[in-house]
Amino acid sequence: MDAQVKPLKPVPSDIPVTRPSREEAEAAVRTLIAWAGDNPNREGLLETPARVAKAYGELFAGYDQDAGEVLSKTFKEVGGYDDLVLVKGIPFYAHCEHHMVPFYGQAHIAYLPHDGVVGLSKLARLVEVFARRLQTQETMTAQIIDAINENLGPRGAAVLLEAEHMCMTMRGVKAHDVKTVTHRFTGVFAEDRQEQDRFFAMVGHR
Ligand SMILES: Nc1nc2c(ncn2[C@@H]2O[C@H](COP(=O)(O)OP(=O)(O)OP(=O)(O)O)[C@@H](O)[C@H]2O)c(=O)[nH]1
Ligand SMILES: [Zn+2]
Repeated sequence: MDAQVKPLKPVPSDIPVTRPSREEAEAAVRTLIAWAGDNPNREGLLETPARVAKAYGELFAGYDQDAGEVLSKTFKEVGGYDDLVLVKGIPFYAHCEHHMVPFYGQAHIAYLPHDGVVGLSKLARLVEVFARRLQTQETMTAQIIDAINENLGPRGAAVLLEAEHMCMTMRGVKAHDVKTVTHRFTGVFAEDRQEQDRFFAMVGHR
């Protein structure tokens, strides 16, 4: 995010949001530091608002990225291979939209190619597009599989996310070592129980 004021993509409620200036973002961080009970003018915190604004550019980079662009290039020369492609254990760090606290874990993505395959790294990049936003794990799961279907038109797709939500571990209910698992199947995976079992077995969820 730079100092330039630029419009954000419409939020789900379709209320257009204008991005504040860098100065406004830094002032908001100073307010939160004071709200936490510290003095934003003490030496150790003087540069913190600037660092936080810069870090947000990285942590929330997904708002400036487009899933369609990430999946735009496919390869057709794969020796006729048309069976399941699974990329498992893709690490991700997201922030929950309720508390703006991290949740993190792994994504497993599989699809049955229809007309060519996508570069494997692009599936990890796709996860980043949606993880680097304010999220719920359910929304993120749905967004990933929707993007795969819209852009690759596979015979089937499967996405499973397992994550630890820090808003549940370091605050609130303080339930440690709790993992949340979400998954979604489309196409052949939704219709065929055996394909689901094969996917679960391959990602280690029996
Ligand atoms: N379904 C879903 N819930 C989430 C996710 N991330 C956080 N939450 C939950 O969102 C809920 C928000 O509940 P609220 O009662 O509005 O807020 P709260 O008082 O801070 O809730 P507690 O966390 O129970 O203290 C909590 O139950 C969180 O565990 C997510 O990705 N998916
Ligand atoms: Zn939360």
